[in-house]
Amino acid sequence: MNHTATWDETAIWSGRQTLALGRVQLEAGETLPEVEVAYETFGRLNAAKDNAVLICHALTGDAHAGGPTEEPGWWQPLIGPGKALDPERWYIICSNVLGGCNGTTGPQSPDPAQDGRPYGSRFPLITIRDMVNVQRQLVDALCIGELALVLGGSMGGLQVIEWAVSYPERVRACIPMAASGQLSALAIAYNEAMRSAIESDPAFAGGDYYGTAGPVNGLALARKIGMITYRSFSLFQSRFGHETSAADAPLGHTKFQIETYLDHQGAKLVNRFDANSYLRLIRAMDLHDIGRGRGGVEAAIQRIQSDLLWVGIDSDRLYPAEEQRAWAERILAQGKRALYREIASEHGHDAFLLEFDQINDIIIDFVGRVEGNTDGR
Ligand SMILES: CC(=O)SCCNC(=O)CCNC(=O)[C@H](O)C(C)(C)COP(=O)(O)OP(=O)(O)OC[C@H]1O[C@@H](n2cnc3c(N)ncnc32)[C@H](O)[C@@H]1OP(=O)(O)O
Ligand SMILES: N[C@@H](CCO)C(=O)O
Repeated sequence: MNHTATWDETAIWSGRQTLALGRVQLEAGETLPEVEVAYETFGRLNAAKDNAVLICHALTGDAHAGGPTEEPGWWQPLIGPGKALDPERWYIICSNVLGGCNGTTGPQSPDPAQDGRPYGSRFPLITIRDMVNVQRQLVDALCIGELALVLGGSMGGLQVIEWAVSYPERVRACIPMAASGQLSALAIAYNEAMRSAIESDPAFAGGDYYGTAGPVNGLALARKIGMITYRSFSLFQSRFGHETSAADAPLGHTKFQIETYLDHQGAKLVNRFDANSYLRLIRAMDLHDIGRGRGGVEAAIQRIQSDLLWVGIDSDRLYPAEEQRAWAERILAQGKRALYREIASEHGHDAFLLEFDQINDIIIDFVGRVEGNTDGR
């Protein structure tokens, strides 16, 4: 899909920027000596510096949420005049996460301690808190004190709630979507299956595969597993049902449409993502727990100062709607300003990347409530 600009994006889009942060201390104890963060911005920071919005991306996303490029950004339809993320009003920032493979320091990056060879297996364990710490340093460098809004889905949503707890005085409003405050056993289980798929590929070579094709089969299999969790029963059923690629093929050569679809999705990811990054990011998700080191989840929730809107998806099998509602209620029960909204969709978990009309309306409504100083309940 190509993207045709319908407004003058170029004038207010930063393009890909990179900021050198230097040494970054990680939650698990190690340090990364030379961290760089890749980011893109839309709009202008106003004189009061109170119009900054931070978008946090999901597992295989990147800093390109939108922009006047041939390849559309992953939240392109939400960004534009009159849209929820209107660059004429907001200064919108999106950065690639720590550990990623799209510009920010990750396992593919040169390791200064190894003559600039890629980190590979030596890239340290990172957490969602580390990702948020790097974003906070970027926000500092952009001279922003308080963020008007922090939002994102899935792994992006984990970052959003971590922001609200780690830096409560710096978040005015936040919207975690299809996320959690502590990763569920089911989500860890799928991550474990994906991890096994990558690590059991002989081409993984313990993570030191750069210079070779790498664990393409393992990464493709991991994506297939992931895709099954990102979509719903009814979507798969209505799109693929029991259809095969060739109706007259002998039974022993049957290939179902859902099988070729998963093959395609696996192959597509291998072309744009690094297996080591995939492993580091899913481990960071597993370890996500806003209560760690803070006296538990309830004590962590007590730290939140922002208005919060938790968004669930009715067909999400990975972060089920009942879990999403429960997180909103748990935060509300601590006396916080928390709302819950649900996206109605056949798309499953990935609806936060697809149901743009609903997401647009949900954001606009929430921002209006926050600005109207309603109590948000
Ligand atoms: C390429 C990039 O850089 S993407 C931008 C960065 N990535 C992100 O931000 C990650 C978030 N994005 C995503 O996860 C995805 O892009 C989503 C969820 C938004 C959309 O997923 P998609 O894969 O585009 O949608 P969908 O499930 O409809 O699959 C369509 C693809 O399956 C193919 N397909 C559909 N049915 C079949 C089938 N039976 N057999 C084989 N292939 C099939 C289509 O031809 C299409 O292929 P294409 O993507 O090469 O054009
Ligand atoms: N499908 C999205 C969401 C996964 O949680 C991605 O690949 O990033």
